[in-house]
Amino acid sequence: MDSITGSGAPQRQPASFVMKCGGSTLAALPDNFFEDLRLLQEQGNQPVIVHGGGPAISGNLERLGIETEFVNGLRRTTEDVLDVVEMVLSGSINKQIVRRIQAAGGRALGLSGSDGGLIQARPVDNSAEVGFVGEVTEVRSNIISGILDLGYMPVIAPIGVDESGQRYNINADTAAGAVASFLGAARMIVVTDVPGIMKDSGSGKAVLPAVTVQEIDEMIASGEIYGGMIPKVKAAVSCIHGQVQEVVIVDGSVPGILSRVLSGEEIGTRIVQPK
Ligand SMILES: Nc1ncnc2c1ncn2[C@@H]1O[C@H](COP(=O)(O)OP(=O)(O)O)[C@@H](O)[C@H]1O
Ligand SMILES: CC(=O)N[C@@H](CCC(=O)OP(=O)(O)O)C(=O)O
Repeated sequence: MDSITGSGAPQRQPASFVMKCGGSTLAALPDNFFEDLRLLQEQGNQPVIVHGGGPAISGNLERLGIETEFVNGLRRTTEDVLDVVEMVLSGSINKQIVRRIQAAGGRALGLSGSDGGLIQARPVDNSAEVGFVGEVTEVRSNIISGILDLGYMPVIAPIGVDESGQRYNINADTAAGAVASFLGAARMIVVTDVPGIMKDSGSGKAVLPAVTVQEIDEMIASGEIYGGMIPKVKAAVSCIHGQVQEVVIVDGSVPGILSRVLSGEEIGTRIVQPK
């Protein structure tokens, strides 16, 4: 992606990238994170944001006295749970992110995957167990391109719809990976609450600078990758093909993290296309 200018200094080309922001880190993201996004937008980059909000959904369900549980990382989603998921993701969280980008001087437009039929979905294979949880069948990327052409960064809540109008709760990592694939973005940056994929090397846990698909499979099998990291690596593996060249998992609290990733700095964990 980098090119060399006549002065010898590496010059980064503006790029489109998908940034997934997890619920684990959203509330803690500093103002400088959103200022960095604004700067990237000003420089001609085209960020596309897909967000989660798992902890806020759980908090609201608890307040309403609605039981919630996860089956292999997916929230069991009844019609009552779906109401809360949609309210929290497409309502409060989506608008909070848009407001924070705007407060930093950026241009953002929030929408849910059900708006314009942006994220088309069907029930996951184990829907008898998990209810209204969806997998993505198509992302209408022309809607995203249209918003980018207007000069705004799309901020997308991971709700899907099918042809009959049924809504689905979609894991945010899965939704972000599908958006990156259908859009043909060069990169997906997964912003979370840990500095990358960690592995115990004997002398303590350290961040792996890069992992292969095979290492990911081994780490899932051994239990070294567990919980919320599983949908991230699975989404990464399924979207790194074609134009999506790498997925980078990083900690959102590190100052200037997005610019640093885009400038090629070795930070976080990179998952790259198999050779
Ligand atoms: N090998 C690993 N390295 C780092 N974090 C891991 C690993 N395996 C599991 N995790 C867990 O994954 C979590 C991130 O997933 P999650 O809490 O779902 O975040 P988000 O809300 O950003 O999607 C980390 O906080 C950590 O507890
Ligand atoms: C099906 C499913 O589990 N959907 C997730 C959607 C939100 C999400 O994925 O948020 P994070 O990125 O913060 O985990 C949920 O209901 O919590």
